[in-house]
Amino acid sequence: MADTEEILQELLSVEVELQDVQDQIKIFLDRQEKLYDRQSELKALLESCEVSACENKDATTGTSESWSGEFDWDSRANDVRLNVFGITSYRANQREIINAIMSGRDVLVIMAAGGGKSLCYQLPAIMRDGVALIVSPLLSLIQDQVMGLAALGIPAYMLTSTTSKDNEKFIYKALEKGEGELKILYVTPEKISKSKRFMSKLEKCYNASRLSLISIDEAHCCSQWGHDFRPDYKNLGILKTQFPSIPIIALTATATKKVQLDLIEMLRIPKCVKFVSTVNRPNLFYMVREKPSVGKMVIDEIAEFIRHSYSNNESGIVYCFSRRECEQVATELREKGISANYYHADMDANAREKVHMRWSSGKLQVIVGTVAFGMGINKPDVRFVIHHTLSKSMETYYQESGRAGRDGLPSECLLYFRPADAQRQSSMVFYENCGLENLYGLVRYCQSKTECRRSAFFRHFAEPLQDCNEMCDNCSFLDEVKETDVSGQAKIMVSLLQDIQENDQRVTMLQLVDKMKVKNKGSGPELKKDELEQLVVQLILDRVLKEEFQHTAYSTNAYVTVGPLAKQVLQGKKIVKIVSSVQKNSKELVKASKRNRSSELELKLDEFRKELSAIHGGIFPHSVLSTQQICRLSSHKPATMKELENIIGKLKSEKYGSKILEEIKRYESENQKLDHSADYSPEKEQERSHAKKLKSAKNLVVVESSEDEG
Ligand SMILES: Nc1ncnc2c1ncn2[C@@H]1O[C@H](COP(=O)(O)OP(=O)(O)OP(=O)(O)O)[C@@H](O)[C@H]1O
Ligand SMILES: [Mg+2]
Repeated sequence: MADTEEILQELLSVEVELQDVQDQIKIFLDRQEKLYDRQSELKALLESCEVSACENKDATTGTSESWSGEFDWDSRANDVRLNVFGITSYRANQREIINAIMSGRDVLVIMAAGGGKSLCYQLPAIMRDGVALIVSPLLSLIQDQVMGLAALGIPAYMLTSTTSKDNEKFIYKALEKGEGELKILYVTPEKISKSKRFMSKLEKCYNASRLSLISIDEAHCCSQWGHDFRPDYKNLGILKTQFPSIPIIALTATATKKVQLDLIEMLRIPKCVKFVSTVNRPNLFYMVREKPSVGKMVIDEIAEFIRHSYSNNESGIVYCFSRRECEQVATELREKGISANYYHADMDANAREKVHMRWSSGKLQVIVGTVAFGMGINKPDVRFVIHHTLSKSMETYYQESGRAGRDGLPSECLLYFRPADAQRQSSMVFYENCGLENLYGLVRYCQSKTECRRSAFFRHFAEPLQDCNEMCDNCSFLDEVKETDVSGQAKIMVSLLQDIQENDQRVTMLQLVDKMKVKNKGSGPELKKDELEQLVVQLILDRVLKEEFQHTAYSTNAYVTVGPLAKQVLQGKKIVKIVSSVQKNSKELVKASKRNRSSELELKLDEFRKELSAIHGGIFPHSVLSTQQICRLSSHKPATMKELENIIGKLKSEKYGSKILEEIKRYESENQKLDHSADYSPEKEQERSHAKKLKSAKNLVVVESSEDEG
């Protein structure tokens, strides 16, 4: 008997020890996993450093692969750039890409949203003899581009399901016989893969040496590894096979290394010249706000932000989690006097298109959309993107927020975060490959009160760090940050959860927080509800807790359970801290906003471009004059046609020049009258000097943004 007792005793202690070893193995495995992650991040970083060092070397040694030197077409290209497109200088890599294409090479371009990819193929398309074929995935994108080019007097057409019979005839004739003026032809990928007739006309065009170049826009759609995969893009490899001597330019805003390799293989362009630009969007100001738990307060804040910072009807987007939420937020914003409407996949295509058009032409200020409001957005002057709920990953947040400021002017990206939203998202993404991991990446970004938001993007995309220039909340507001050791509360939380699980029960995050509030009463410093929510999320990120999901007929519920590293907290081996900051309220947020208000002349020119767009019909205001051109006009105030041409080019000067000069002259003389007016009052003087100050601040911004174009 005694022997059995001894054996039992030892068995028990061995089991306890085994459990301990297993716990330690878990800890080591976790550490190993983190180290593997970091290892691959560092390897990717090293690779990109080596590639850019190599590219720099090429560029400076002037080898045959240097695209920044002098070329025969330089002065013609400069002429088309300024006088047709009205663009005063190139942005990073544009000139080099144009030179490579003009030299007949295949090119792969990875350039952030709004980097100016269109110019890279439109300019060579105008300069090279023959017709350029552009493949683009969406009808709305194609329509925007064709409209914009038509406004510049460039013979551009599209061949899609909406093309009239007459236009189709004209296009086929131009391809087959070289009759009529056709310089740029846009098609969707389906035309290449499904229309034999079109391909045979294209063949004839090629045989007569009248095909100038082929451009594949939004090329990431070729790869299954990228987002927005389009099966018809897979067949585009046929273009190189059938037209081997024509240069192909493939362009996309984001492509991981894997997607890049995939593109090169699928499009059969192994010898292409690759241009990879930074993911950095220096003109975007990133910020995260704690989202009040009362829905109405969030809307109050958003409305206040828009009213104060964007009182001149500047365009914006508000992204919401669900269709119902879109409708609700749009209605509530309207009740607060903001011109807003919703956009989601449940609406019929006509209603959606109508909202989109009203917004693109500046008649509607804010679109409240789900992620369905995506790739087709071509509006360059979106000044703010607000996330009412966080996105599902760093990558999607980068893309969605990146729809702001495509014209390079200062714009803001504001994300409202609260832990309960993270749980709403997690029950949507947990079944996706790496869905939870990707979501937690963005949750970390949101929870951080100290790390530069830009650095988080650089790390995510494995790119060397760059200066933020105080263009994010954590780098510029310097909120007061307070760290609190909450290891005690974490321990209570874990054991509370263990008790619940032992009783075969489950809790959601909110139920857990409620239980904690009761349990924690009177025992040490009390945490507020939102601090407790923050603690739960942090413990999930640290794998002390984990999320589990249960399906019902109508939804998926997310529960919180004990995670692999819970023991560490129970045994006091892990210190848990939460960071809180004394956040500025919305009024201070508005004041801290980096954006400069538009000057009076800018507002007048903005009105003027809207009027012209309405008169001409079929042209968006930004195609008449870009916001950047308006800024330059208002800071330089040209008085003669020659001066005007130097800013917006000959073509636009011929079209709108006299009216623009008239507008500027009228403004100048009104201003002079004001300056000399007899009814001088201190208030007016203050108003004017305020306007002047803002104007000079804006000039500064123009200089900054033209630097990045250099
Ligand atoms: N060198 C330049 N200087 C000033 N503005 C420019 C320049 N190049 C392009 N732009 C303007 O920048 C805006 C964005 O350009 P574009 O549409 O080509 O971007 P993109 O790289 O294709 O972006 P996306 O990935 O979102 O499609 C347009 O309004 C365009 O006129
Ligand atoms: Mg584009």
